[in-house]
Parts: sequence; C-alpha cells; structure tokens
Amino acid sequence: MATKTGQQDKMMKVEKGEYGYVLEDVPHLTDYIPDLPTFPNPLRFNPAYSVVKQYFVDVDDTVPQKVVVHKNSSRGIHFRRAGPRQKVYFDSDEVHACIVTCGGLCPGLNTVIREIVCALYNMYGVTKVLGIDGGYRGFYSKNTIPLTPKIVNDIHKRGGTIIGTSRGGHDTAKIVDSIQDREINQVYIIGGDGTQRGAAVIYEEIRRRGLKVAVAGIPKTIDNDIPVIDKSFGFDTAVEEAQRAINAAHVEAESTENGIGVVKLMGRYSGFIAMYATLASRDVDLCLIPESPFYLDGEGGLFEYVEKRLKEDGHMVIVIAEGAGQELLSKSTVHEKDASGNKLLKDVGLWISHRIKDHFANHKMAITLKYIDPTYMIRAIPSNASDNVYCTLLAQSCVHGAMAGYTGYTSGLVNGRQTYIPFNRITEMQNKVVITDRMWARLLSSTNQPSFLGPKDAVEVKNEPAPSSQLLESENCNCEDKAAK
Ligand SMILES: Nc1ncnc2c1ncn2[C@@H]1O[C@H](COP(=O)(O)OP(=O)(O)O)[C@@H](O)[C@H]1O
Ligand SMILES: O=P(O)(O)OC[C@H]1O[C@](O)(COP(=O)(O)O)[C@@H](O)[C@@H]1O
Ligand SMILES: [Mg+2]
Repeated sequence: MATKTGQQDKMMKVEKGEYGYVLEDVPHLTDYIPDLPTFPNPLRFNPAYSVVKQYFVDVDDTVPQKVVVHKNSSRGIHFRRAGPRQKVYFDSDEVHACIVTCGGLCPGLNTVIREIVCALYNMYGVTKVLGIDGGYRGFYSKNTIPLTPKIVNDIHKRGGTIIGTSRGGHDTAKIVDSIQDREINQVYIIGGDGTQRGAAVIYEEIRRRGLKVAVAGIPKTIDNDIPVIDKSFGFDTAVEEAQRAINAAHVEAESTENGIGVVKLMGRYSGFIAMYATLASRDVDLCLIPESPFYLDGEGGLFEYVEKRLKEDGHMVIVIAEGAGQELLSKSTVHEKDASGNKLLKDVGLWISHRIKDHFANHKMAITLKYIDPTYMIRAIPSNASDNVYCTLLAQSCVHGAMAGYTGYTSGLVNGRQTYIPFNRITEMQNKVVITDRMWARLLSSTNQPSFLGPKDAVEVKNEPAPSSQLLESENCNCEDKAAK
C-alpha cells in the first residue's frame, strides 16, 4: 500500500497542547498564500441559519479521535471540527467549483453531489459548479457537466453517479493543468482510498504551483475500509440490501432437505459488509471474511461444521466476502490488477459452492446448494434514508471547509462529529475487521461457527498488534500509541 509521500510528511500540521493534546490539523490556503482577503460568511443573512445560536464553529473547536478514556489518559489525537466559519476566504462570485467521483459505485454518490451543489448555491450564493465527466481522467479527456440545484434536484433517488466514474487514468500534471485552464478554485473529490491518494497528490501539485485552489475529499466506499472515520456513507444501505439476498438464501435452504444457501458479498480486503449483514440477519450460520483465514478439511474445518449444521438443523446459510479465502483458490502471489492497481479477485463464492458439492458427493450425502451473487445489486442502488442524511452533512461540512480556506482534507465523521482530516491519515492504512475484537466475537457467538483457529493460533492472533477500527470498541484502536510518539 502506498503511504505518506515525503511532501505530505513535510506539510503535516501537528500542534501540541497540554496533557498530551495533539491536533492533526489540515492545511489552509494562507499556509502558502499569505495576506489573502477574507469576507464575512454570507450565512449570517440566511433566514434558516441566522436564528441558530452559535451557528459558526469556534476556530479552536476540535474533536478527539478516542472517546473512551481513563482518569489519567493523555488527551490524544484531535481533528479540526467541521462547520461554517465567521470568515470565508472566497467571495461567492469568485468561486468556480468542480465535483468528480472516482472508483467503484456506492449508494449515496448522487446525494453527495446534490448536496454539494445545493450548499454552494443556497448557502454561499455560488453559481458556477461543474461536474467532471467519468472520474479523474475526465479532467483532461472529457467534457464537463454544468450542475445547478435544478439539474440535481431529484438525483438522490437514483443509484450510481450522474457524472460517471472510472478507475485508473490519474495523471496529476494534466489534472492540475485542466484545473488551472478552466480557472477552477474549489475541487470536490468523492472516492475511496485510491481516490484520496490521488487527491493528496493533486493538492501537493496545486500547492507547489501556488494556486488559490481548495482541494477537498469526501470518503466513499461500501467496503467501509477507510480508517479514522466512524463509517463510510452507503455502507448501511449496502448492508440493508444484502438482507434481501440472505433472506432468499435462507428461504431456498430451509425449503429442501440438507439445503445450503451461499451468498457472496462485496469486501475486497475487509469483511465489514459480510459481518454486519450476518449480524443483522440472524439466519446466517457461517460468515467468512478476508481477515479470518479458514480451512476446509479435517477437525475444526469448514466441511465438518457444515455437516454438523445440516445434521442438527437440516439447512444452513453461508455468507462469504469476495476477498475471503483467496489464498486457498490460488497459491500464486502474482495477481491480475484492475486499472487502479487493485487486486482482481477470483470468484470465491463459486469456488466454495463447488468444493462443498464435491465434498458431499464424495461422502454420499445428498445436499441442495443454491449460490446467490448479489455483488453489484447492493451498491448500484440509491442510498437509504439515514445514509441520505449522512451524505447531506458530509457534503455541507466539506463545502464549509473549502469556503473557509481549508484545503488538503477529507471530511469525515469521527465519534459522531463532522471533522476535517488530513489526507495522509485517510490513506496511510486500511480499516479491517479486528478478529480479536468484541464485534467479531459477537458474530461467532451468533452464528456458532468455528473460529478456525487452533489454541496456538488463537494465542498468536491475540498477541498481534491490533489495527485501528472505528466501528469497533476503541480499546483495539492503536491511535493512542501514535499520539504518544
Ligand atoms: N496511489 C495513487 N496515486 C494517485 N492516484 C491514485 C492512486 N491510487 C488510485 N488512484 C486513482 O484514484 C482513482 C480511484 O481509485 P480506485 O482504487 O479505483 O477506487 P477507490 O478510490 O474507490 O479506492 C483512480 O482514478 C486511480 O487512478
Ligand atoms: O468491479 P469493480 O467496479 O472494479 O468493483 C469491485 C470492487 O468495488 C468495491 O465494491 C469497492 O471498491 P472501491 O471502494 O475501491 O471502489 C469492492 O468491494 C469490489 O471488489
Ligand atoms: Mg479502494
């Protein structure tokens, strides 16, 4: 995985305070363009917002990364609180914004686009907003789409992204040339870990050229593998939609003798969708994710467990994340890659279905197995009600930040508060299910599945340093170690 570039290291803004307080701050246009003029925030006169007490965020407001503390804990890492500021660094007439969506689809993309456009128009009186057609490469190879509140009015009811998306094709110099040529001064970039890495280098190049252009990211991925943030938008919608496939698998399985329903869900490197869909459903007997290796044959293996379940219940449901068990499918360490450099996966759902069928055929036990692959159906849909609200807050926070002159940040929810997070914190690692955490233990206890760990493996896994995961209890978060450094 790519990590911090030398440039990013140099540009990190870290401020320390009393009792171990650390602010991992985001860049501001005035860091490299001194004496920029400021303007009073037009929201002062907005009838909807002017009645709110303390509507503007205090310049010193920050949000802690870790909220579970002990009496003597140090205060730890904080991020700048998102929201409107008293002063803005762009005159409304001067703003020329653009929006781009990159990477795989995710429910809520259209809602985020809609709400960025509406926030710019309705809150800040901005009237020039462009959609970049088809992801990063659209900056230099395609036409743009003018975006107005009228054009985006109904788009949140549709899946996908009205401005298109793509993988690959990131040429930083050409993208920044295009931003300069079109006189764009606010760039809103919606995408996952790859996209945010791309945004970080675009920001660096813009800063190198000394341009007054704010670069703001909004994290997107249904895999929910972006670190630091509580969860990514669209994740809830995807988990909800996955229930339909699991229900179908359960109905098919329990309607026949020794019925097995297998459902494959997305999750390239992390099993959050599979884990949450399983926990929500209660009909799942076995959930397999990339973070938890498993084996098929012998004592404590998958076949033994399937046989036990069939003998006890007469049917079972298996949920498998697409990235699970890839090492069993192919011993090769050379993988095909997509245009963005992501590993292309083999179909583990089909593979496991065949292996289970072969096993029971060899053991002369009749089973009926149905394999359901709803992969793209759970992401090519509009976002649900709660994701819609979440997308709105993310989009508005992102716009407030750019208007206030912040740049080089991703907007994200941290412990229920909107924040601005420096790009490097989003791109330096990936969020994963922690299999020594309580959430995975809850799953094991709800499915009754084996952990596939012998006593020796269990001790080893327990002793491994735990990666940080915002969806999980914070004692497994390694943020404190970082703050202490
Ligand atoms: N390390 C990187 N540096 C610059 N651009 C990148 C990097 N990784 C990915 N990108 C660009 O980001 C875009 C989306 O990346 P991708 O991995 O497909 O999706 P996601 O952002 O959802 O993870 C692509 O256009 C890709 O070229
Ligand atoms: O077929 P595609 O479009 O490459 O998408 C497949 C991948 O997209 C994802 O849904 C999410 O990936 P990104 O977050 O990188 O966009 C993965 O779970 C899945 O492996
Ligand atoms: Mg990705």
